[in-house]
Amino acid sequence: MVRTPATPLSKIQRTPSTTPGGPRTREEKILVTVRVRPLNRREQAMYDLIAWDCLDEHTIVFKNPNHDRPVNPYCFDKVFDPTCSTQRVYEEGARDVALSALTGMNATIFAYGQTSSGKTFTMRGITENAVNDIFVHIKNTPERNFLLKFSALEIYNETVVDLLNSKTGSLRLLDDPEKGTTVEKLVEEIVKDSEHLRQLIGICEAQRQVGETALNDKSSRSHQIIRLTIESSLREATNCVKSFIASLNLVDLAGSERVSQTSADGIRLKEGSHINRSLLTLTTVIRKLSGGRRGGHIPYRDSKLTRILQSSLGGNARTAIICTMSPALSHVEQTRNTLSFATSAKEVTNNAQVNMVVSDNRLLKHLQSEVARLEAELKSPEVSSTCLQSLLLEKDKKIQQMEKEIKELRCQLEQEKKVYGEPKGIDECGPSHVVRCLSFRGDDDRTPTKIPPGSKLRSVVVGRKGALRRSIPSIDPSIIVHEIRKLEHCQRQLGEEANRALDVLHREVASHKLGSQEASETIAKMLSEIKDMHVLSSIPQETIAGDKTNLMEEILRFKSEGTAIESLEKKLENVQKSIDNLVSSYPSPNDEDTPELKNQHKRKKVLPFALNNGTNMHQIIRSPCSPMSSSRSVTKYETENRVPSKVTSALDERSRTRKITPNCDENCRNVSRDSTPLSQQSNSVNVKKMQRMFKTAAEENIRSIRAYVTELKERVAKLQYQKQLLVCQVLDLEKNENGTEAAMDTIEHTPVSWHTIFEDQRKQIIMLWHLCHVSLVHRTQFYLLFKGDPSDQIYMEVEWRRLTWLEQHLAELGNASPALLGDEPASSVYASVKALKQEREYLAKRVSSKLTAEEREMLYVKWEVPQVGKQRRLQLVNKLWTDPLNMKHIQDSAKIVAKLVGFCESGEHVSKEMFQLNFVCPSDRKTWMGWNLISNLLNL
Ligand SMILES: Nc1ncnc2c1ncn2[C@@H]1O[C@H](COP(=O)(O)OP(=O)(O)OP(=O)(O)O)[C@@H](O)[C@H]1O
Repeated sequence: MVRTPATPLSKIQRTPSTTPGGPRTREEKILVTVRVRPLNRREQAMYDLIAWDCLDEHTIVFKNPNHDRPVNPYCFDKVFDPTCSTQRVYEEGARDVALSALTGMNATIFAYGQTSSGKTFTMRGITENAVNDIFVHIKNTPERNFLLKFSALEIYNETVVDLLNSKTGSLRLLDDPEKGTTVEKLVEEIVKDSEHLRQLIGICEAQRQVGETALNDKSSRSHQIIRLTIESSLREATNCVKSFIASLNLVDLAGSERVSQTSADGIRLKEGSHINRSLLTLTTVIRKLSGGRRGGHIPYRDSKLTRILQSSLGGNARTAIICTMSPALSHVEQTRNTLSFATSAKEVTNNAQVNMVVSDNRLLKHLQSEVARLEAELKSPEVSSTCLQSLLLEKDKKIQQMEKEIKELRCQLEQEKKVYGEPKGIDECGPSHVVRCLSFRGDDDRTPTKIPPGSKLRSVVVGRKGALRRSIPSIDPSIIVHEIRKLEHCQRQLGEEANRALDVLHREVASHKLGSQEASETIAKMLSEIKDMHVLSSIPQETIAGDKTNLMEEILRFKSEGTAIESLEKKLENVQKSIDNLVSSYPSPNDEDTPELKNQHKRKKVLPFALNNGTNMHQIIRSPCSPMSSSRSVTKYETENRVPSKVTSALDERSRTRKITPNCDENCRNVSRDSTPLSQQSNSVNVKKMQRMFKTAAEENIRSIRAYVTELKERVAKLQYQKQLLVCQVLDLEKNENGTEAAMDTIEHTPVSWHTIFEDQRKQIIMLWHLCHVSLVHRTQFYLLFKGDPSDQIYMEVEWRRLTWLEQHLAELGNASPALLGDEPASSVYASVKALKQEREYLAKRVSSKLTAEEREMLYVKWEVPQVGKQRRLQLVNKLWTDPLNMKHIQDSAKIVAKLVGFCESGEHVSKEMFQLNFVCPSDRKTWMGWNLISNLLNL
């Protein structure tokens, strides 16, 4: 039997919290081992000497030929001498980490070393052993269901290729705010059994780029990453709804040697430079992390390798690195580099967490189906009285069990509450619980709609009354209070973070006040906006106390804070506009640009505060959900991404001639003092070249600021959305409590088939989409995905609830007096209509590319688009989704939109999850319209 994964005690520095199932988080250093291979034939033939001594299981030392000079030994978690088997290397250097994936912790095993040092040899053995152990564990754990998914990629010449489907060519990396970096279109195979897994590994081996170098006949020229995603949950019988999900990455890096050492030329030379770019970045990342400067800028984004493996380097994963080396004297220089890398790596701390998915939906569905089953059985005429008795007993038992589960769930919430005390990224807190609240079925029918009485539409929407009444499990108000508090916490965090970032932005702007008249005016405006934001974003730390169940008070307080975050969002938009103005007010510094760069200039030009590139920028781009995020403070003199020193000095000279204001930070002043006088520079330095470099650095910074502002906006939108959903939920709850229980009871006893409910609910949703100007793509996706399956109930309910709220809100705005409303409401309704118009234009553009000429003509005829005339495509699209009462029209519209956006081909892969409102982006990015869509939808 496979041992439960454990880490050598010496490695565990802190285990902040524990749960009955074991530690939830694990802060520990990377496990670093060194494996020395025997001298190979080539080395033996050259009478090469063994240059290293393994003193003990942890220490290796260079055999000093010059005995009077002391040598420093290298110490690691384990040192494996040439006689050690791969089995032992696995057991002592990788097994515990690898098997963590079975208990929900991400794990990564790397092999690092120069070419021919034995990386592939070692990783093959590690993979084989890990696969064996994983299947033994699965076999010995019958109480859990396991789902294994396999994917593999190689990074060759900085190009990512799918090893299971190399036909797709170069794959793009995407940044997912929830999952980190993901690889677009990477094939993920579900593993059937161990044999299947071995086959898949075999396919990857065959696909991998191999070439001959001076040191290795079969040298791996690429970085290979095999990823095994393991999901496990307790079997249905136990009614448990907890699942673990984690990935095991098995990484065989390309050789770490310098290009010169492998006598590389031609293809190998090109490969070498790319391999080295990824490895150089890996080394830099490790070096920076080992310096304990996680708060500073870590250049993960500088190479594909480090982007993909970001979480394994100082993040949410347990990591083991096996450094392989040749003992030969001729490779001493490379071996020293390897050992130096290993020495840095062992100082890197990771913070792995158990990735546990608690699916309330599953629990709810399970409970609902159980209740339905028992009720159906009770109603059945064949049930005899004895049978009835036993059924009643069974039902009682079930009810008791359900109560127990609900209790457990609450306990878990309490625990999370405790953990929540520590600072977390916005994405980590909140969403799942919003889903939890929404998962309960509630009384929606009494939410007043604002459609004019007598309207044809009204009868459909209001007609829902009664038909959908279902049993309403009681909602514990304390859960909602808890949710509100969590959101408030997120809100405060966001405010604080914006404050910090703006502070830095402020200083940057202030330090470059001088410039053209126009620019200085823009800067002045921006400064005042930033100051405004300071005031706005300082959301007061209100005291949270009082009666836990006083929901209405909580929600009123919470709603009143809404204005602060709305203003924050508005201000963010202003800052972004100012950045754009500022950028366009600055002239391009040179005329030697490539056409591509010139085009870029047309859009964005040099930003003055980019002059002081460096010190503050990584503070600006730091955010709780970004990999750079950390609670540690930023070291004052960290200067990653710095402009090359020559450039800095030249630029500083420019700054100096502009009389740097006292606001310029210390670092900036230091650099200025060291710079060369301008007169000397123009003689000795290629000014145009410097300007070009300056421009590049400036544009980098503009991008950083833009990305940061955009990220903040996205997060504000998310928070708003969560808040709105919660408000809906609480209002519903309030109404329930205020008692129309009698009405409810009468309705509750009217059995209505799910099919009838579904049809009715769908009609209302379609009408609400129409009334609220909801995106056509969203309507189409939803319409095509939810066709009346019993499991669609929750999705339908949530969509209905959301739209009802939205429609009501829009109607309220429409009824309010213009004097009270100012510009706001007009712009929100207007924004939705405008977004829809833009979407129609976008879809019209796709008509030619997605439909054949024949199909187009048929549609023009069918949809009565005139034979001749302008913009026939737009005319066609403008007719889609316009008649909410005609189901044939709806079906045809959905079919056309699906074709235009291309999700009919992959329709089956569209995840229903994306409608679950749990903020997890679906893996199929093509069909996810993003937060902008949602915030457009809810642009209130
Ligand atoms: N510990 C070992 N014991 C015996 N032979 C080994 C050992 N390590 C490596 N070898 C042999 O050395 C040769 C080179 O090993 P391998 O291909 O694994 O190196 P590598 O580090 O992956 O090189 P590259 O970076 O060029 O791919 C192979 O023939 C392999 O069988």
